[in-house]
Amino acid sequence: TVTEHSAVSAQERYPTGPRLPSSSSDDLSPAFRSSGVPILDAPEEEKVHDVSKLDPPNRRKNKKRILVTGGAGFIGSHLVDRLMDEGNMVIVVDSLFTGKKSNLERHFSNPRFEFIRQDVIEPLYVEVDQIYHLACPASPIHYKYNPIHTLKTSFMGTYNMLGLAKRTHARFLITSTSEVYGDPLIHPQVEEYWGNVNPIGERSCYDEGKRVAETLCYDFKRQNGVDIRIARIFNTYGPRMALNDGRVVSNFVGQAIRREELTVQGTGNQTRSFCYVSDQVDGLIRLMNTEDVEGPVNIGNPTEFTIKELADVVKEVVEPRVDVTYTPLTPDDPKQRKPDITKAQSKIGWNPTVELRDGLKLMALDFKERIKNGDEGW
Ligand SMILES: O=c1ccn([C@@H]2O[C@H](COP(=O)(O)OP(=O)(O)O[C@H]3OC[C@@H](O)[C@H](O)[C@H]3O)[C@@H](O)[C@H]2O)c(=O)[nH]1
Repeated sequence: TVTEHSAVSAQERYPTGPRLPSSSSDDLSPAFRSSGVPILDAPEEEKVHDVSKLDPPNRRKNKKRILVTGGAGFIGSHLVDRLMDEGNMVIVVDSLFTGKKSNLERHFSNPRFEFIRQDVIEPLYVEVDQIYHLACPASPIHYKYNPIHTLKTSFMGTYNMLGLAKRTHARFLITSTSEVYGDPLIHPQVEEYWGNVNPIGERSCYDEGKRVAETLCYDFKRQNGVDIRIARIFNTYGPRMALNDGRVVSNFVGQAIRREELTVQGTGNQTRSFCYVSDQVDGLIRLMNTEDVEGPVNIGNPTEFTIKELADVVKEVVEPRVDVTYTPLTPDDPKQRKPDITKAQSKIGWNPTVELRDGLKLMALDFKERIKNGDEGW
């Protein structure tokens, strides 16, 4: 029963809340007194309609609704495989500019999977718990093809997806890039390094686009409290890279299988560090699901190779009977690149595990099959 005493203390507790009957409990109808229904409304703060405090309908316990932008692409589709295997509901948004529906073929009949063909420069209205924002052309030949669209993708695409994260209270992870370090003046690259980027060059649409995307993430975090994660991805390779992708590993592996010359650009003394795609995806998932990670995190394999050395490894693993030819270097090509992964190791417990030779063998199997089947582009 409700006593005068409890009514007074509740009134004090909720001074701006609903008015309570000022009379004693004797004034309440007998029906109310015996019903046990509390006479207090919920306190004001609990009345606010905050979806993040509710259990959404249509959802399996402990499984998440996850949006992957760029999910039909190379890294995106491997990420989708992992998230689907874990039993989550996955929505992929992809414009198919560089992604391929065939990368997701195995999931199309699964009721937990949904594909939306849409460019992220258009707003999107879905309800999700996590957003992996990968959508953006990543190969230099693709991002330079329509640089204005690349910039729109990085700015407007990230803006739209951060707006979605803000509305739905979803955690948001963006795949940024080692290219934010530009042609780096410190080596290996640590996350604290601000980079050496040409703001008006041919690569700037990607480098500066990703830099402003990182800025947007931090402004949504500071201004709106959006829970963000930034992965700075270093060169990644593996099965499902497009055969016409134009990046060095896919070019060399495709050329070796077709017995064409391997096209080394410049002197071949520039360096890169190559991360196998399953390691990369593992790093992204760990970063997304670790609490309280402050600032960007490098995800890449720190074993560094010159491009000439890479050509030698591809010859050894895929096809020794090919030659190397030298072609001109593209403008602003970074001279050296290697991630410092101390932060990934200590904050998210991540370490790459796949050696270049092993990864190349797996990639060559996939490329051989696709070349045999004539599956070279879309
Ligand atoms: O056929 C080729 C292609 C490329 N290269 C050289 O190989 C190096 C790597 O070039 P890639 O095109 O593979 O990739 P880049 O390292 O220049 O850029 C990449 O950086 C990291 C990611 O964010 C992106 O995937 C991409 O922008 C460059 O020095 C390039 O000149 C060749 O020698 N031959």
